[in-house]
Amino acid sequence: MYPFLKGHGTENDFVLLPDHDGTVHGELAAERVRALCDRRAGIGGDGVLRVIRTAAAGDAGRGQTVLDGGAEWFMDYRNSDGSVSEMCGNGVRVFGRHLAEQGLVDPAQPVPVATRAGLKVLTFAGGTTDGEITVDMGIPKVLGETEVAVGDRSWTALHVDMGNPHAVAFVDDLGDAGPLLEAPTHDPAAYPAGVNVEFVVRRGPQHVAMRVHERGSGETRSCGTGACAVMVTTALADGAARGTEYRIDLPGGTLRISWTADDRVLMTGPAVVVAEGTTDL
Ligand SMILES: N[C@@H](CCC[C@H](N)C(=O)O)C(=O)O
Repeated sequence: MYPFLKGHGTENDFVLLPDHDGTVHGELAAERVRALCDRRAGIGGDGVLRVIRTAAAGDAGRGQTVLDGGAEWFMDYRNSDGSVSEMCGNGVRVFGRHLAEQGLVDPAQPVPVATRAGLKVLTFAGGTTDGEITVDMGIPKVLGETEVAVGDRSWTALHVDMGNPHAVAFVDDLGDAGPLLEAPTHDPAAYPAGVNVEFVVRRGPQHVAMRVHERGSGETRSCGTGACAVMVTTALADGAARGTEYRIDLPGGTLRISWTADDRVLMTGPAVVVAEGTTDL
């Protein structure tokens, strides 16, 4: 038996696995991740967040204690199909919430978290464990136009890298992409390791709504990195001044995102831990 917790950020849900010194799960097999994320036979989740000290994370932590100025904790994120991703925007807020609730970090101070996409710094509203969390998601890379398709419908999309890959397509209606039971088709040359695809409609000034099909997890109720990619795409389309805040509605809730004058994307939203226990999965 080993400990787990369950949490979500705007209903993008995760199984958290405390493994502070890397002695509980070893390499963390893909089969175990799939079993934990199974919504009928397991705990259920869009992904797994292993909570491990950067010093214990080996190559996965990429020596970020040295490179990034001392993040004690590494977010080892896995998609529900067992695949590894570089980054999870909702996950990193849930990860920070857990660390704060357990007294492992001080929410009155900025909290650095190492990820495969580099260091992310979390700020807790009011300096307390229970408010919204803002994440400095770093500098987006805008990599040009591409195309995505579902069945016989296709859309021009913008390739935005938020540490992980995204294709953002404006659609007339969020229903246009259909039930999204299969991954949208995409250009494998642009996305050799797969892609997260966002479908977006406008709701008002600085206000959009989106759906997402996530690489490795299927359609989810929210994607933090995806919402950031959507914000960047919309701000570019609007010619918005840096610092303008956008409201991004997702099926599971709302995120507030801005793109600063020094080119960094800041994402603010909720995160909760809802259960904890032990499992032998
Ligand atoms: N839901 C996440 C993104 C998780 C990783 C993604 N599926 C990928 O493979 O890149 C988020 O909130 O950012």
